[in-house]
Amino acid sequence: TEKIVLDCDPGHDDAIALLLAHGDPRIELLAVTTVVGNQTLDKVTRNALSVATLAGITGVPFAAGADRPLVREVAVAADIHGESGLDGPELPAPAFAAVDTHAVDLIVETVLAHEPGTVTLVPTGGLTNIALAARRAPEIVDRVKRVVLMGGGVAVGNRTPVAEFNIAIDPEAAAIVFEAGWEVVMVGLDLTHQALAGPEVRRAIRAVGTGPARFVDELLDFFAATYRDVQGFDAPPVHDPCAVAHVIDPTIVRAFPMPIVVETAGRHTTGMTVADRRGPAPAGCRTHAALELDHARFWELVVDALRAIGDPA
Ligand SMILES: Nc1ccc([C@@H]2N[C@H](CO)[C@@H](O)[C@H]2O)cc1
Ligand SMILES: [Ca+2]
Repeated sequence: TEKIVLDCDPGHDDAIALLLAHGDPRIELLAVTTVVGNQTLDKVTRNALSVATLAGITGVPFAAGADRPLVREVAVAADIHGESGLDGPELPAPAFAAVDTHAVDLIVETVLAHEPGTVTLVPTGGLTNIALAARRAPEIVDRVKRVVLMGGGVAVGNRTPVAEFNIAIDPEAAAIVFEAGWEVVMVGLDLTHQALAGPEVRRAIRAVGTGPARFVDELLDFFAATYRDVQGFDAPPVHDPCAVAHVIDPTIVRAFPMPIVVETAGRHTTGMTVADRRGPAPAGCRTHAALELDHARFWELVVDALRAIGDPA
């Protein structure tokens, strides 16, 4: 199994990423950490605990992290995720609290507690916690197996014409993460805009017939409405589980090596992940970008995970 730490800002698609990580037998969820992004830290943390409660996730530490970016001011995405950050379904009161440890310390402790090269960091929000962890304990950079993040894009943006939200809200943190030296797989919008939850997908999810499946269906009802109204999509792109899917099976989310750097000072381009596709990647290139999604097999992963979760008491 692949041991992961999920660093997230639930967020409708973060919630589905958490359920996929919990339900798929090939993933061992070592810890879940939260970061400001789609909503404020207290809201995304409560949302993560609510999802864990309804999914029956036990024995996994949840820790809250940064409540603001390294340098810039907080910017949330209430237009897409609503005031709660997880608008749509009714959320159960969390059955357990986050641990007292700060997310950055939990990330470091978790990486140092496992054999070198065995823990994958899976950020699906802004990269503030991951950057702080690399600064707090530089020794984790060589110890982490890889960082598989949802964020950025090769030729597409959503926060701006060229910048994706997770990168754009904390470009300085993203620059630290992309330049640290560990292997980075960027699962960006080029990939995640293929992960559309259309009518067939919605039908397959509803057919699972459990509480968590109904929860996901209600999440997607809300997410579909805001994505249609705000971004003009016929079906919502479910971004974050694509990063988890790459860890499960890299033939479902195919990545390709290419140099990638983060713009932090461009008048029109701040937050852009600048990918160099001019020629073959240099030998030993540590950055990769996901470009190809096997849509059918991806959604099979999600439906199978929901089926495996069943109806926790
Ligand atoms: N408009 C919009 C803003 C933020 C997000 C969140 N940021 C990433 C996609 O940009 C995902 O992690 C998702 O949770 C999605 C849509
Ligand atoms: Ca997210």
